[in-house]
Amino acid sequence: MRPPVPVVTLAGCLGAGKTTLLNHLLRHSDARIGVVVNDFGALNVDAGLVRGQIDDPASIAGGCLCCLPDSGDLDAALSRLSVPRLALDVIVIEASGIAEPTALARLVRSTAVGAVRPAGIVEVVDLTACERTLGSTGPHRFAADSLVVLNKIDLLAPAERRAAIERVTSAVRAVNASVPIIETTQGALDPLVLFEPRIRDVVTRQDELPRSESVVHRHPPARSVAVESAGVVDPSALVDLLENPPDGAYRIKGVVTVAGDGSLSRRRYVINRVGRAIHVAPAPGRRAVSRQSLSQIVAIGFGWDEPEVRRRLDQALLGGGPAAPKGVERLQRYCS
Ligand SMILES: Nc1nc2c(ncn2[C@@H]2O[C@H](COP(=O)(O)OP(=O)(O)OP(=O)(O)O)[C@@H](O)[C@H]2O)c(=O)[nH]1
Repeated sequence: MRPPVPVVTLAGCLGAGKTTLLNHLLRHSDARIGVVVNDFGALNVDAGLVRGQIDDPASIAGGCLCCLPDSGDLDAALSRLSVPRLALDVIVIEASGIAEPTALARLVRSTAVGAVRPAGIVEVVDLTACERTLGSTGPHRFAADSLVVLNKIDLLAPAERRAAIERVTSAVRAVNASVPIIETTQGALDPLVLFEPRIRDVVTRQDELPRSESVVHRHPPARSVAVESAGVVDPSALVDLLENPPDGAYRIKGVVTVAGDGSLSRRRYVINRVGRAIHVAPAPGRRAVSRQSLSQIVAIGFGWDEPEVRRRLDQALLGGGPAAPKGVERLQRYCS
């Protein structure tokens, strides 16, 4: 059975650059991306931009997503896109510019579609329209965000830009202390930040991950560190990493073989941290990994101390004897 398809929600005030960012991601990612657009018009994605797309964007019209009378339309779109035949890696919902991120987060969390799981709110902010962003809706809108993208930095002179970045950053930090904040022009966000490599790619492509940084040189410099170990992993060490990741690690992903606690035999899990959200699931069948006992973790992030990130990842893969029962329990708390 396929694990649930992650659903990333793209929010942001009208004209902030959501569509621009989405088009950028569609052009620069190899992931299989499904798109749900909640707009008053159609998503302006031409044939060239939908390269890598498996199906047409699902369009939800008739009003702002978070104001619709029920989640029926969203559920129908998510159902359609999460069918195994499409084999999507991720679904992106582009919300209308008037949707409230906190309401969107609730809506996605409460979907009745079991084949998907929430994977965070990415909020695009137009840096030239701080008054509008902070004034009309209030900074509480940032509380639900898992990533904030400060866009249109090209439109401000350096001094003005610094002041605007500081204002928005302090407003965001007041309600969401740990959310990563990234600056972009034309929504040029590194897709690695949002779209996890497929599980099997973590296995087969981990040496290639850093290379994508130089290929997509216009992106903010996302970094990745990958580690692996042949032994079984102590679940407590793993949960310590997930709950308290190294500074700058926005995303952590891995397939791990976890030690049992005596009564339980060892098991394999897919671990995933996006922003602050942690998700753990039993690993799908043999297809996902080439060597059954190998444990692998990839971290993706910005502005970090790489040796320290590597040290923390290695530490999480340190195994040992049977796990303390509490460790297994802690890990399973994050299982859906
Ligand atoms: N100069 C500049 N223009 C940008 C940037 N990002 C987006 N734009 C322009 O801003 C306008 C609005 O961008 P969209 O991507 O359509 O914004 P949106 O958030 O999808 O808009 P709504 O659907 O109305 O909410 C377009 O004309 C974009 O070309 C940027 O970083 N710099």
